[in-house]
Amino acid sequence: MSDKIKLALSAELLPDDMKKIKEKYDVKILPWTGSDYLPTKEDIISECIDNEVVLIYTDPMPKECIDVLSKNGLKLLGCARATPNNIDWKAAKDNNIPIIHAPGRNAHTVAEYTVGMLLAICKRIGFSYHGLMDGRFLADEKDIYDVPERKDVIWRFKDRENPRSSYPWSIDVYDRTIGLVGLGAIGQNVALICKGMGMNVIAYDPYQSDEIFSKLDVKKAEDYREMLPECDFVSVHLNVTEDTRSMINDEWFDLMRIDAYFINTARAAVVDQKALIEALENKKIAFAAIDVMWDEPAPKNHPLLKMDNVLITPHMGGISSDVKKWASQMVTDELMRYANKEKNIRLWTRLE
Ligand SMILES: NC(=O)c1ccc[n+]([C@@H]2O[C@H](COP(=O)([O-])OP(=O)(O)OC[C@H]3O[C@@H](n4cnc5c(N)ncnc54)[C@H](O)[C@@H]3O)[C@@H](O)[C@H]2O)c1
Ligand SMILES: O=C(O)[C@H](O)[C@H](O)COP(=O)(O)O
Repeated sequence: MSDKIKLALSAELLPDDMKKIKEKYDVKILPWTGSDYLPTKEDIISECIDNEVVLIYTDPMPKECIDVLSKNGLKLLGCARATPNNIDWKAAKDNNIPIIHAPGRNAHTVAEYTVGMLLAICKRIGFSYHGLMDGRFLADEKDIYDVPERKDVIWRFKDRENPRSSYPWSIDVYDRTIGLVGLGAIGQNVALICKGMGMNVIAYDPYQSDEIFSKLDVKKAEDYREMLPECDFVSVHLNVTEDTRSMINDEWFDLMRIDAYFINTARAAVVDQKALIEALENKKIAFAAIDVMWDEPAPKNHPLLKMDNVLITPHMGGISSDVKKWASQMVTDELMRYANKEKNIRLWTRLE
């Protein structure tokens, strides 16, 4: 009889990782792996029973299954996602089944995307592209949001064809200040990239250690009220909790500068929808770039989809072809630690 640990698997792993795992585990690939089939509770129980470890991706792991599997050999659950919301965490806790996961598996992916959005709006990339497709070489006035009250700070492009008219043109991020709301896995990666571009980075995250702030050379804002007026850009990287739900409200937009750009690649739930719409309609802030909406997909008549000073994408920030690779490496590391009976296994702690 094999002394390998029995593992039932529906997460897709890299061949090299699989090879490593097979040295320690007797692997059973679940029949629905890589397909769109949503397994029933009966499927899950009958296929996973008698396995010590079950590692899934997005398929469900409800209480009924955990209750039965934990009485039939299950000792560890795993999920190749950052936030395994598909596992009934309470049932796992009640049955003393720890959960391994892939924390921050796409943190740098979302960070790259955030900075991509920042650069897209600063350099007017989308607006200029659409202008060009509409037959204009230089963007028309209506394509670009103007801040009449801040002619002093908004650089304007001289149109050689018509020297008396001028257009607000792109701005540089170099030497400008970004305020990060939340300095967790994604916020830290955004800070790193922004520092590399010569930006000043401030962050508001009362729960983050001083060590992380100093390691990244990020200025710590004790109070968001002090940080917001200083920022050219404000980028949100909060996780959703009871405290952060609708946290970015009227007060925040009132404190931001009228030439400030607001970016949200976190979750729409952390922003008060009405407050953001009003802030953009009433030009309390200059621009918004958002990857996440309150209802997804957003209804076609949503006011934000009709505004010139908004760049919206359909929750794309965390999806890149490389993400599965990072997740595979992370969960493989955890499985090897488990097999080697190491103590430093990173377990999922549900924060929401
Ligand atoms: N757009 C996408 O496709 C995409 C992809 C992945 C993650 N996300 C979202 O990005 C967000 C950030 O993810 P993460 O992995 O960096 O999370 P994280 O948990 O690592 O970081 C969140 C940070 O917010 C801080 N925070 C919590 N409450 C706060 C408060 N009241 N005030 C200030 N700071 C507070 C925490 O201390 C933590 O450092 C999450 O909402 C996540 O769902 C979006
Ligand atoms: O917005 C998000 O959080 C993204 O959809 C993200 O990619 C989900 O991450 P997961 O928990 O699936 O790793």
